[in-house]
Amino acid sequence: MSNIAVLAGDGIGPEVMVEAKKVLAAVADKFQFTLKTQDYDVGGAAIDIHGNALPDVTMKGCQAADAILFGSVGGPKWANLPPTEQPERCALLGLRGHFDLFCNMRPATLQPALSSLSTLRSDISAQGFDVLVIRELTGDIYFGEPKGRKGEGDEETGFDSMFYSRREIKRIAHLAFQAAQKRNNKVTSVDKANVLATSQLWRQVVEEVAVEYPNVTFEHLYVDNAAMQLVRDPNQFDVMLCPNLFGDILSDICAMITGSMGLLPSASLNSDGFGMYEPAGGSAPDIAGQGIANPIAQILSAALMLRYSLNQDNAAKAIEEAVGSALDNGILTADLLPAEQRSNAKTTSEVGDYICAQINTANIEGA
Ligand SMILES: NC(=O)c1ccc[n+]([C@@H]2O[C@H](COP(=O)([O-])OP(=O)(O)OC[C@H]3O[C@@H](n4cnc5c(N)ncnc54)[C@H](O)[C@@H]3O)[C@@H](O)[C@H]2O)c1
Ligand SMILES: CC(C)[C@H](C(=O)O)[C@@H](O)C(=O)O
Ligand SMILES: [Mg+2]
Repeated sequence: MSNIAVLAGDGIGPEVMVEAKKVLAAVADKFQFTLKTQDYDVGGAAIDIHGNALPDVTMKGCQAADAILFGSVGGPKWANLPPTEQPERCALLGLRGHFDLFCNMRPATLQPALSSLSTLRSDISAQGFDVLVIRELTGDIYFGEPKGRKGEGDEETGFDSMFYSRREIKRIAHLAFQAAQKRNNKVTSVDKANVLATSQLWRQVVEEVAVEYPNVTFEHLYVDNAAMQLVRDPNQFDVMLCPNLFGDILSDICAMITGSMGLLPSASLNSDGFGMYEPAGGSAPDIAGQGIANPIAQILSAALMLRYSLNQDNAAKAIEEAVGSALDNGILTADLLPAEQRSNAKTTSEVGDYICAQINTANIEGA
């Protein structure tokens, strides 16, 4: 039996998590395995109850679990707290740092047949899009010290430190090349080596690692060019290897190329294979509480959890196929529809129900 710590968090987090749990129950039933999920408070919701975005009981629950399924944290109510107490820094970065979840994978796929979902022009999106962003997640300017503020008046300064060690770059670069070998054999490494010392080291180390993978096509791009190329010709990419900050930004672009922030899942893994799984998007305060959020990123994150942490690849595939069928058949939340068609949008729970029904009725190998 597998134990999952479920941390739904804030805003749309709890709404989309209900659907992911329904889908997990559907595949567990279909494929005859047992999953025990246990809910824990996290983020702003935990601040309101426990006075802390990452309470001890939540951390202990995560430590005892086989994997963490995470929703999203943060929102205007907690945005003015001291930085170290904010939900994003304390809970999300706290968990990533504590478990050393250095490898963040964000697979963004747009089937040519679904090109109308993309926010790119149809002649560009119709070529399809299939990119795996491999984002280093525990280094860079996110975790570098010192960071803070000092001084007063016009002389007050805010400062962050950007660091990368050779060890950190090497381990993520190897994973990117290995991932490319299982895909389309191309790695694009993203940096800002024309300005940043960290990026100069990044470029040098990635080049050294690339030599060990002679069959993988390899290139460097500066991050500004990478952002431009993604919207100019997204189909040219396979694996995009990114430092923490650039990967954060480029993965949001990838999400929109596939249609919505609400579609992009992620897996964050450490070197022991322990993982936390979460949508790439956030708590979406602008739509929270209305039952209209897209649950697919959360559901696909649960599928990644089944694949990478629970060794249930068939169940993961069944979820991915059911999601594909929802998109194919126009079972779409409002974020995937043009303004004039939003009155036909499905609700969060209608999309979740459709995906569960597809799983229940599918004739699936291994089930
Ligand atoms: N993993 C996380 O917990 C995480 C990730 C990103 C942002 N955040 C936090 O979330 C809060 C809001 O941040 P933001 O507004 O910059 O980014 P966001 O990703 O929450 O929202 C950006 C836009 O995308 C839309 N969107 C996102 N997810 C969606 C979904 N599932 N369905 C439909 N639309 C969706 C939102 O409605 C909004 O218009 C902030 O506090 C931020 O720090 C948390
Ligand atoms: C909320 C924030 C700290 C987080 C990040 O920047 O990593 C988010 O944007 C993400 O993409 O997971
Ligand atoms: Mg982000």
